[in-house]
Amino acid sequence: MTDARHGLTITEVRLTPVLVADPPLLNTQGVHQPYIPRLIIEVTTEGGATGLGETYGDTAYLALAQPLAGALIGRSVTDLNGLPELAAEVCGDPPGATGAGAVDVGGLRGVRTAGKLRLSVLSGFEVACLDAWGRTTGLPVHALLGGKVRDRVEFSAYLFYRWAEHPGGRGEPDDWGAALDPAGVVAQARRFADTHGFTSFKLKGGVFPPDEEIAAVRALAAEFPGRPLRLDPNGAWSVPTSCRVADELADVLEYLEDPTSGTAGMAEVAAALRGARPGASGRAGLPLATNMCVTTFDEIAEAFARDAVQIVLADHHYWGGLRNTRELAAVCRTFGVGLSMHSNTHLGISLAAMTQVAATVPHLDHACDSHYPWQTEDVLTERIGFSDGRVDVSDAPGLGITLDRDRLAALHRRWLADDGGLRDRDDAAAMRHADPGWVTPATPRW
Ligand SMILES: O=C([O-])C(=O)C[C@H](O)[C@@H](O)C(=O)[O-]
Ligand SMILES: [Mg+2]
Repeated sequence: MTDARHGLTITEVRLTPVLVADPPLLNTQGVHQPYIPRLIIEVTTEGGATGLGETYGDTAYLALAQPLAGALIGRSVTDLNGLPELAAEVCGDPPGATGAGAVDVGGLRGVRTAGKLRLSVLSGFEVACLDAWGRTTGLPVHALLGGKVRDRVEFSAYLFYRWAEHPGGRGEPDDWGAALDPAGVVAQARRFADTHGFTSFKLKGGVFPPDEEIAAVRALAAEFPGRPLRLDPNGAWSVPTSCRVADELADVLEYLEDPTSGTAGMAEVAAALRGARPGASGRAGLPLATNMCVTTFDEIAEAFARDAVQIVLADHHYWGGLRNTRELAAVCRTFGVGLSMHSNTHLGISLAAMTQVAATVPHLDHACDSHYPWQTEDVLTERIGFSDGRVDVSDAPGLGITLDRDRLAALHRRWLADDGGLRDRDDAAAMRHADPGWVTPATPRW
């Protein structure tokens, strides 16, 4: 559908892959690369508005984004319900998609299927279209989604075990120092709390044997009594280990995130946790959250029927956009499942999009995750700030952000200069710079 009457017809789509500095953050698969690929999408309309979107920038995503960009010319930015069909038509099957049960090596985001890759790409276009539509009409994106129900969105501090620097001095230096034990984790949390006002804390686990991570969470609980805490080992533990950690930390955790891999294992852990608390209803035990076993609409039925997860971490990138995130929220609400938000390395465009959609979801009962405080580089003229751990919901047209073309060009030049070694995020390959024999650990790791 074109929309010439309102100047909403798309006349140009620009794709700019970039490499963004990322600190040496550890997870169960390895360590973050010194630079991580992202794709910046600009959609320009006949009326002269340019909307911004952002998504994964790895080569498999770029391969899908190119045909989709071409196919959007001449369509309206309002034609969002047609995007999935268009993507299916023009994108074909992406390279690198794998079947059920496969795990995405870079992002720890569950299965990597052709459909999910397409959704991850089209979400960036959807956001850019909404931004252009909002800029044209003078409305914020949240208004196009039905309106905000809150003025500020709460985020949690995303704590990582980390090294002081990347192996071999690669990447951009920072002054965080290493965090490899409970004291380091607490110091990191304290700095996040003092700088951004965060009052809830998530520790990325699956890095050290569970007892060390239990000690780190206990240290956080001692430093921040009564504050919501989460631990996420990205499916690294067996069912018995998951149950043991849950029992040891049940009094201080808000939720336990993806302790074990797969819906069946999560269901076993959830059932055991309910059983461990006599008289507890399905929701009364320590809740389990996921961004790994419920990552597509197809995965919902089994997980909810088995009561495998009590909280889903939405991510508009791989769920297919802001409107699909709201659909996911509605399904969760229907089944009494809670909602929170997952994050991967991202820039300000995605943070703005996350904030806009989060503002419209009534039952977002938990602070959202965001990697953004770790990102020292951005493509915006002004960084988005956190105060009291919250981001103000912009009421300016579209996403309420401005692209810094010089910054974008500089980060794109870095991508162009790369020999290909960093264009696909691979945390295990990054780890091999420190430990040449490293391979992605099999799960369960403990
Ligand atoms: O499980 C999660 O929360 C994530 O997948 C978030 C990130 O991918 C995180 O694990 C990372 O970047 O190392
Ligand atoms: Mg997670």
